[in-house]
Amino acid sequence: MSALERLAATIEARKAADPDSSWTAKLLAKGPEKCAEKFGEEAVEAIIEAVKGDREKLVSEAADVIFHLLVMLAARDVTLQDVATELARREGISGLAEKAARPAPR
Ligand SMILES: N=c1c2ncn([C@@H]3O[C@H](COP(=O)(O)OP(=O)(O)OP(=O)(O)O)[C@@H](O)[C@H]3O)c2ncn1[C@@H]1O[C@H](COP(=O)(O)O)[C@@H](O)[C@H]1O
Repeated sequence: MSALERLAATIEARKAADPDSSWTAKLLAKGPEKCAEKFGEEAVEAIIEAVKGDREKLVSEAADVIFHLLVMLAARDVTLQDVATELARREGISGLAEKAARPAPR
């Protein structure tokens, strides 16, 4: 099992945990909207570090983003496997070709 899969399993298990015992359980107890808001905050923090160019801080903020992304997904019962399946479906499809094949905007 990868670190990402272990983290996703821990987050899933926190759905049943006491909010006083865990940050993840506390965030999940606040509902999907709050989880989404927190993800947005963490994404902005990562953007700031990416613009500044501090590699170490960017790695740390990126870890926060991935953790909070998984919490946001769990809050809506979307699994890491669901996302992996979608990524696998896209494998080999060029982003440029996919974009060109989209219907023209009306
Ligand atoms: N990867 C993480 C992880 N990354 C970040 N965080 C927490 O996310 C919280 C938010 O970070 P911030 O720096 O934004 O905190 P803050 O600004 O004080 O938050 P607010 O002001 O918004 O309240 C902090 O409490 C961090 O410790 C994490 N908490 C947990 N995990 C993983 O989840 C597992 C389960 O954790 P618990 O649910 O706490 O048992 C852990 O063993 C880790 O593997």
